[in-house]
Amino acid sequence: MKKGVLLVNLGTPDSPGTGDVRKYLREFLMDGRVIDIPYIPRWLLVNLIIAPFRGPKSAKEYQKLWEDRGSPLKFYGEDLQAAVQDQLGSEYKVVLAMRYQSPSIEAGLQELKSAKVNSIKVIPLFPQYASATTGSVIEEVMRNVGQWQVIPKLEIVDQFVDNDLFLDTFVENAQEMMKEHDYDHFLFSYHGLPERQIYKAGISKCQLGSCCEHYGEANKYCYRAQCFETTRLLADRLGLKKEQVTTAFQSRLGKDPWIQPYTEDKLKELAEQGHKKVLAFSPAFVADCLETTLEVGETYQEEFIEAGGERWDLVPSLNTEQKWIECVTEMSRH
Ligand SMILES: C=CC1=C(C)c2cc3[nH]c(cc4nc(cc5[nH]c(cc1n2)c(C)c5CCC(=O)O)C(CCC(=O)O)=C4C)c(C)c3C=C
Ligand SMILES: [Fe+2]
Ligand SMILES: [Fe+2]
Repeated sequence: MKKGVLLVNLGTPDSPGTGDVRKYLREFLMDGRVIDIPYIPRWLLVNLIIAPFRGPKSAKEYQKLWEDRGSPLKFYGEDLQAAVQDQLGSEYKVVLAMRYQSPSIEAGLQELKSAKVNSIKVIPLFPQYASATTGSVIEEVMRNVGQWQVIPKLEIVDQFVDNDLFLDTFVENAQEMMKEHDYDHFLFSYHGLPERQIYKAGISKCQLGSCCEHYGEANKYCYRAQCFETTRLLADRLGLKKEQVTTAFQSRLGKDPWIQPYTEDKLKELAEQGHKKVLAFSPAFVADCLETTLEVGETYQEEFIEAGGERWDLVPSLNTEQKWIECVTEMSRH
């Protein structure tokens, strides 16, 4: 019997047309782990405000991002799946799924079932655990396999912030950039989360302050602490000094407070302090997507230059780097 591997990323629209983008936003944002408010207000917010108004704006962004092969988040996922399958050989069946849109987790699990696997390793492709991402993937996997007559043995990789191969891939990509330019500051920008999602996780009474700079068993699943830990591990490997490094959070949606500091504030502060050349990292994502290429790579670059900076570069994402393929291959073995 084969061993199954289910790689899962967030998801992306089927096309960059407004209709498909709205459909994607509706499915994504109606997930109660993503917008964690009661169903009726969530439905009204998503269907009457976000999808109609944000849909066309997001579609324009997706049109800029789109390549011949489609959305990078998806085609890099497909390339990763093929490479990991190749590494693991016929003893394993490796499948890619997306939490939202296609290919669905349900279809991915059916593919594994048809291949008669007797165990499944689930790898949500999010380095840090958050209920909105990894938690949602796990819930959807359990909802599906829970209906099977024979429930396979399941193993879940719930975070991999301290995985050496994951860290080393980012380090090598950064070192390539650092050979070319003498950066005077290093900004690590992570996807943000509403503050209440950290409090709701109830982890060691997180105060959303300096507590998150210490990482250990007690706050292992605090998303904010995992982000600070990712920065620390990458900065140590790159030999950066504490004062050269900033951790910040991007992509706030709505009026509720999200975890701070916000990247937009920090980049202006850096420019005001006289920093001229910033190297930006996006280590909450393992492939190019809207949040890396456009938000960090373009929007923040423009804002930094406008604020007086001279150079802002983004460390390339992991995409199909050989070390990253090795990393996922190692995580897949069971
Ligand atoms: C309440 C809203 C959101 C939460 C919470 C959230 C958490 C979260 N998301 C990612 C990863 C990705 N998000 C992406 C896009 C994206 N995220 C939100 C909202 C929330 N995310 C929106 C509205 C969008 C779409 C952006 C737009 O339409 O302008 C993506 C990119 C997908 C792509 O196709 O490129 C990723 C990846 C994480 C890791 C996370 C929590 C930690
Ligand atoms: Fe998001
Ligand atoms: Fe904390």
